[in-house]
Amino acid sequence: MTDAHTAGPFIAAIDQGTTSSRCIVFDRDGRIVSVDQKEHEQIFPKPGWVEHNATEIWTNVQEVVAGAIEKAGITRDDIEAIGITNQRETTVLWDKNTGEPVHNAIVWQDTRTDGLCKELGRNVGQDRFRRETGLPLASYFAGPKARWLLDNVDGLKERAEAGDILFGTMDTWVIWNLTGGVDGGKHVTDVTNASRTLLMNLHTLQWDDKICESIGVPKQILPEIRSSAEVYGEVTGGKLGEVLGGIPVASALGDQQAALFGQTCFSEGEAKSTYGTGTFMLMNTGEKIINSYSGLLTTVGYRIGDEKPVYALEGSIAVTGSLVQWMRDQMGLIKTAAEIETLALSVEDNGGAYFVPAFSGLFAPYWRSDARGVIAGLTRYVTKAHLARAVLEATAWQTREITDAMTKDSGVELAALKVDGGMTSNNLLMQTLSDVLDAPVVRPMVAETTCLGAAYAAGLAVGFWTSTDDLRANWRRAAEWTPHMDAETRDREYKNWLKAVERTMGWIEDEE
Ligand SMILES: Nc1ncnc2c1ncn2[C@@H]1O[C@H](COP(=O)(O)OP(=O)(O)O)[C@@H](O)[C@H]1O
Ligand SMILES: O=P(O)(O)OC[C@H](O)CO
Repeated sequence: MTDAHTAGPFIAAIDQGTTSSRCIVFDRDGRIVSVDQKEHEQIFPKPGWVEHNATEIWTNVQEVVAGAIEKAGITRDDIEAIGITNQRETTVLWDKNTGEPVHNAIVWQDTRTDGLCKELGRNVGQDRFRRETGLPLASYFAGPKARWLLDNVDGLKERAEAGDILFGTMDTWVIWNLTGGVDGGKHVTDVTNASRTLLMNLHTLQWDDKICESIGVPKQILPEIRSSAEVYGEVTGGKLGEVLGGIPVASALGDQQAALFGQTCFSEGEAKSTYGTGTFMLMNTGEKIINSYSGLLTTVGYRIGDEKPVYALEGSIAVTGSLVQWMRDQMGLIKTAAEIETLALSVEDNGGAYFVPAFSGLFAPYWRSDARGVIAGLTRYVTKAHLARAVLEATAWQTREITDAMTKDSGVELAALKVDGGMTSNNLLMQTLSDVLDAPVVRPMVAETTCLGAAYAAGLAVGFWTSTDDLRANWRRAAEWTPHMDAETRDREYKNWLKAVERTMGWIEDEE
């Protein structure tokens, strides 16, 4: 419900995430007025494969938007714009005449295109992809997922050639549905999402003809690439047409770029790290496209309207919060995610155990799809509480590897790390993070920075906020952790962690 402090008008933001979809309504000070959220099914058809039902996701999106509006006790007249942020890379293809997806969406964690990426590497070469798109050839990205669908769904190539099929990451899917679907929905994406496909040229910010051809994705199925903050259309589609008809859909950013925006990292050298299903650290590099030599990605940070694009370096970690979920759901060692902290605090240290969760291979800085998870250092002494510690430490050490790579590539020493995401409610993890980074870790008052970033971008697009300076003023520190670990312990533990990482490599043989 709104209160005396939260007079309208408001901006709504949809976060279509990996595990759930949520909608948050914000006021002009960037404060949360209401939230609604719904989880969707995680579908694991084979080891390494992860899918989502895009129709279920669209139904959930409509429900949470209507839910958040109802909880806020407001109507469409109180809302100036709606923004979108989304899990990136997850790929859906659908029939533009029926609005039906042709297959489940293939999720960013899915490794089924490993073989295809290796083949492309042999035929076309890794360097060209890195140079033009800023990305290594890896199953993580959307382009190869689209090619897999075209190759594996009966008759799809012919339907695509006939112009009946549309491609989208989840921003595109949600915007197309929001703005009318089969009745004239806008088929668009923003530069940040497009920069995760392996199909967009980072220098021109357009689909790259030669790369699309070598991956085997016809350009006619691709959406138009637009900025992250502009009006793409108005809400007209689905159940939401009745609730929100006419509201401008005014932003789209991949969730990690949205968090960079929501953390107000608007200056070169500012960085944030988001701790959710996976963990993603992004550093604003301004107008510079920095080629990484240390296993980071070069990506678009954001682009406001027709302003110059802002680029970023990114360290992507595939498995962090999902390791906690695995301890809960697959191992049954905890009942809730929060319990991992209580369990870990029941012992002094990791008892000599190190857990490298290479469930989808290893992302940054290694990009090794042949790696698989390892628990190293096991003895009879180790209990489930030690493993709980090792699980939390895995997130901290993986972050340390990324910050080392960021410093090498950008020359910027980390003064402090701004954090957000579901895992940041874990105090032990935040303290461990500060210890292993040997730097302060800072959490803002509004930890929902992903939605906040999308709301900020939408608000800028419609003049609700006038400049990024307005937004900076909204950022407030809620908590800070400072390092307590001595250098000797830190160095010894880091060495052990790196030894455990080595043991994950080469598990999957080429022919598997
Ligand atoms: N107290 C906690 N300690 C450790 N991990 C947690 C805690 N609370 C939530 N998580 C993890 O955080 C993740 C959810 O965070 P969230 O930011 O909502 O993720 P996403 O946006 O990726 O869906 C889950 O993977 C969950 O296991
Ligand atoms: O939905 P999240 O928060 O797990 O984010 C997923 C990332 O966008 C994957 O690149």
